[in-house]
Amino acid sequence: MEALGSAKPRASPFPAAAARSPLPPQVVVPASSSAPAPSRPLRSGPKGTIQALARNEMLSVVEREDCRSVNDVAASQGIRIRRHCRPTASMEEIEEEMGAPRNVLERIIWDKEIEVAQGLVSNPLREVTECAGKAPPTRDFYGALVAAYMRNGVPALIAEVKKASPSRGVLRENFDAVEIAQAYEKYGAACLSILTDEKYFQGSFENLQKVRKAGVKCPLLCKEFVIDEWQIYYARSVGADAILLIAAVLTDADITYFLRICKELGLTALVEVHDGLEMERVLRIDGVQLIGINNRSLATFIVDTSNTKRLLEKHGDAIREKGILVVGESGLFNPDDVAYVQKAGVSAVLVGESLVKQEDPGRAIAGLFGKELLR
Ligand SMILES: O=P(O)(O)OC[C@@H](O)[C@@H](O)c1c[nH]c2ccccc12
Repeated sequence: MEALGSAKPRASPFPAAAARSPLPPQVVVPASSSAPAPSRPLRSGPKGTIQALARNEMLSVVEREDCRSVNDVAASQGIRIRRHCRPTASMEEIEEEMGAPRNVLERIIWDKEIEVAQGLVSNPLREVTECAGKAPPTRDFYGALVAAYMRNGVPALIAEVKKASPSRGVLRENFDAVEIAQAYEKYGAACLSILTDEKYFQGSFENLQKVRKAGVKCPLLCKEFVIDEWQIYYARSVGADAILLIAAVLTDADITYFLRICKELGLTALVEVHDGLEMERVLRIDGVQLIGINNRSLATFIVDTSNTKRLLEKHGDAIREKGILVVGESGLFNPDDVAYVQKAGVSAVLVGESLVKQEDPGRAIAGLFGKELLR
């Protein structure tokens, strides 16, 4: 399938959350609205002032009120990441209003809001959904993990194509996504994870598409910070078979809604949690098949593999009862690490750094597991 168009971004539409706003339809921003939100703070004034505001300013008021309720709902679920909902403002303007982001994850999400809005302009949702609908069928990500686990008796490998990260910097200078993906496949990876975030991980959707087009057969996870349905359709349109949903940034309603879209598209969702609260939230949501436990906090970057053990000790029974498969994510470097998370109850592992940093990332797989994997 050909790449989607890449017209220069004009002004951005509002995020999908606003389109699903509970506000009455007459105040939802029409698609034709292209006026950027004003940078100064909200005006306060006598009753009726709002009627006197220019239309775009009024819409901006609506946008921010709506955003406040979005952030309130998130906070009530224990989510600490806020949205700015001002995709046309500059980061300085956003920080002037909201203060600096509280941590790296929040900064990534704030950038992502702007990026998604620009993506929606260059590749409108209708075109992207059409493209996603016409894409060749998905490969069975979940099934590939189960089969590999049975075949090898060690957790199935989701090998990550990862050039850099905010915590580790550039992991590999000479980076060829297709070459790495082919090497991973050759040496027994069950599935691949392709980082698509450009700004913080130096990844791209283009890498995902290139790997798919190069004939790699492993199912592909689009490793993205999903905050909007557009990203899911876009991922599918370039060949993704699975997508990451991060509980630390998504409300229960968002996860439920995105799972529905995934189901429609035949995509597997890997729902990522880092702590007990996120795990409890995710276990209450119907239709989750795959939970990833991230040993790295995306807020502080602290890596602790005992996180997987702790969460599975507490929630293992509920997880097994629901037939959910668990992926141990991040900070795994050697056979002891793999054995440790396997004993804790994971059926698959997601590994980037320890493979991608080695001269030959394919051969590094045998080093990680202490044996060669069967394909
Ligand atoms: O490179 P590591 O430590 O092996 O980690 C891989 C993967 O788990 C990590 O890249 C990751 C897990 N969840 C994420 C969410 C966004 C970005 C990256 C990630």
